[in-house]
Amino acid sequence: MTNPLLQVTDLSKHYKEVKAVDEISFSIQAGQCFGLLGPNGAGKTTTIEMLEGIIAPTSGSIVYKGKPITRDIANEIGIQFQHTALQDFLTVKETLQLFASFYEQTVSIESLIEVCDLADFLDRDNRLLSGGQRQRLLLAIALINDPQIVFLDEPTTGLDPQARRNFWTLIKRIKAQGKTVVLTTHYMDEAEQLCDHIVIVDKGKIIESGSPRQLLNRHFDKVFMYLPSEHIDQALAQEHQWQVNGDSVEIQTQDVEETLSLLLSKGASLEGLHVKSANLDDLFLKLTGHSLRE
Ligand SMILES: Nc1ncnc2c1ncn2[C@@H]1O[C@H](COP(=O)(O)OP(=O)(O)OP(=O)(O)O)[C@@H](O)[C@H]1O
Repeated sequence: MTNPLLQVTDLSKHYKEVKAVDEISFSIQAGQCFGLLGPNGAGKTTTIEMLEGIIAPTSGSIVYKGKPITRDIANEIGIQFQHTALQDFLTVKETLQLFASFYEQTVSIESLIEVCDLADFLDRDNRLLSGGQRQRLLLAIALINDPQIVFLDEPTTGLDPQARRNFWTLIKRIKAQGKTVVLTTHYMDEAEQLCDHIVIVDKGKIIESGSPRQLLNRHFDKVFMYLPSEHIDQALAQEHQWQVNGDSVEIQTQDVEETLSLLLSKGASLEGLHVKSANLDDLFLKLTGHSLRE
């Protein structure tokens, strides 16, 4: 593996007795989409703000391109904050021009409009933007200085499913440009879609890390099958220790074909059958005992 772009070692941040971040270590490779996941209060924002050079760690080290980070990292990163105030009475285009004026070197506004799909509402007042449009503008602002790393702090929270998917397309686009993306999210499907590597934190500590596929393979070797309970004889369910949950029976199996053959041989109807592999939501539940968005 090549040298990481960012190397974090034994990083901690304490606020009096609160260990917001507690001796975490991980690395981020250039060009990767790196996901930091965890429930409310897990320490994601605190970690990201230390990486961005905004707050100082209590202890531990952050090395960027082989050197300890300094405030100069600001020139090489772009940040989409969860809550950025936009200037009232400015249009989207004027907002981009305003932010571009803060930097000596910027990418062209035209390229940002294209990458972030802003063309349809360029002349609209910031106050009239939908949630999805606003997030696209905030992403464009984060990209204005052509950063090497883009930090996205829960960029799709509060967006409807279609707007979330549209935003994922943009993230894939900027990744294809070779940028490194650091993403925090509450949404496991988002992490599964976008991230090459994820770190799951809870109570300031790392509880798992790896690619989504590695994590799922590490923790699950079975798929879930669900059938309406009316199709399955109670004795059969008991014999195989299948879980009856109200009007549905959950069957966990390593071999779907074998289980289907068994069901058919017992005369069970397969109408309403639903087969599902474990996903990151299931993993989170398994690791923490609660769902990510509880
Ligand atoms: N400035 C601060 N002073 C005291 N405690 C803080 C401060 N900032 C964060 N904390 C505490 O540190 C812990 C981690 O907070 P953090 O905001 O990093 O979590 P998070 O994972 O980003 O949560 P969320 O998903 O809700 O944004 C929480 O218990 C929080 O209350």
